[in-house]
Amino acid sequence: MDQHLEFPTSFHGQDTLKLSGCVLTIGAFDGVHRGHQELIGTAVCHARRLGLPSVVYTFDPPPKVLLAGAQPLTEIGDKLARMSALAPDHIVVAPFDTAYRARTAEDFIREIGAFNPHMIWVGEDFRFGSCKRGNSEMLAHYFDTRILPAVRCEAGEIVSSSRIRALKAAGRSTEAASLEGWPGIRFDRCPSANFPLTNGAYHV
Ligand SMILES: Cc1cc2nc3c(=O)[nH]c(=O)nc-3n(C[C@H](O)[C@H](O)[C@H](O)COP(=O)(O)O)c2cc1C
Ligand SMILES: Nc1ncnc2c1ncn2[C@@H]1O[C@H](COP(=O)(O)OP(=O)(O)OP(=O)(O)O)[C@@H](O)[C@H]1O
Repeated sequence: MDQHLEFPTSFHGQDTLKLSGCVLTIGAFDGVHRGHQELIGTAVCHARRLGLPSVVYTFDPPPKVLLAGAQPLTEIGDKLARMSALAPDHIVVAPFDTAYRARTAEDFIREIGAFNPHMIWVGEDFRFGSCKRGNSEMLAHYFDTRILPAVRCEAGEIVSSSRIRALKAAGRSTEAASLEGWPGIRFDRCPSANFPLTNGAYHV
């Protein structure tokens, strides 16, 4: 059986997906590194346990690429392939441009309201909306918001896209690749959901 068809991910532009419930996670997810994998995997796992669809909401390009000239770790096609290997039901891609960037945190909260999130998973430093005014506390006024503790490398430092970019720029590609974590380590933290966590594309 083609396992890619077992848990197909559907892709959406901004403002096209409407749901009566879901578990949502949000972020730039450049590189879909080990921290991102844990976050998306956790959201997918909770969605399965709750019997709800899982949604990953992301941006293209990553805000730091547009606003700070950062070198992207993944082009959009690779990023979507890595994300869909974690088997979310839906991926929404918002075009991050100057008009989108000017939208307020309240605009964004209204937008994601169209998915009716029963639970939202983000990391500790998640910010959103014009001038980064929105944070997880604000999100928690509207939705059941869960914070995933930061995933760290063996040396104790937080895994981040910025750190991987810096390692690559310094020619430390082996360390960068180990933080990025692709090809992915297969992890199954969803045993009680009676589904494999991955869609089969995520091999050791
Ligand atoms: C509607 C909206 C507007 C945003 N406007 C800005 C902005 O003005 N300046 C900025 O640096 N980032 C802006 N961002 C990007 C966020 O700071 C952040 O990068 C994004 O929500 C992804 O979170 P992450 O970086 O934790 O993945 C905006 C995000 C959203 C959703
Ligand atoms: N190491 C990590 N552990 C857990 N969650 C993380 C980790 N890194 C990022 N996240 C979360 O993943 C989502 C996407 O984050 P983002 O794309 O900004 O990653 P980042 O690695 O922090 O990127 P950058 O270094 O470019 O700021 C956010 O909710 C963020 O809080």
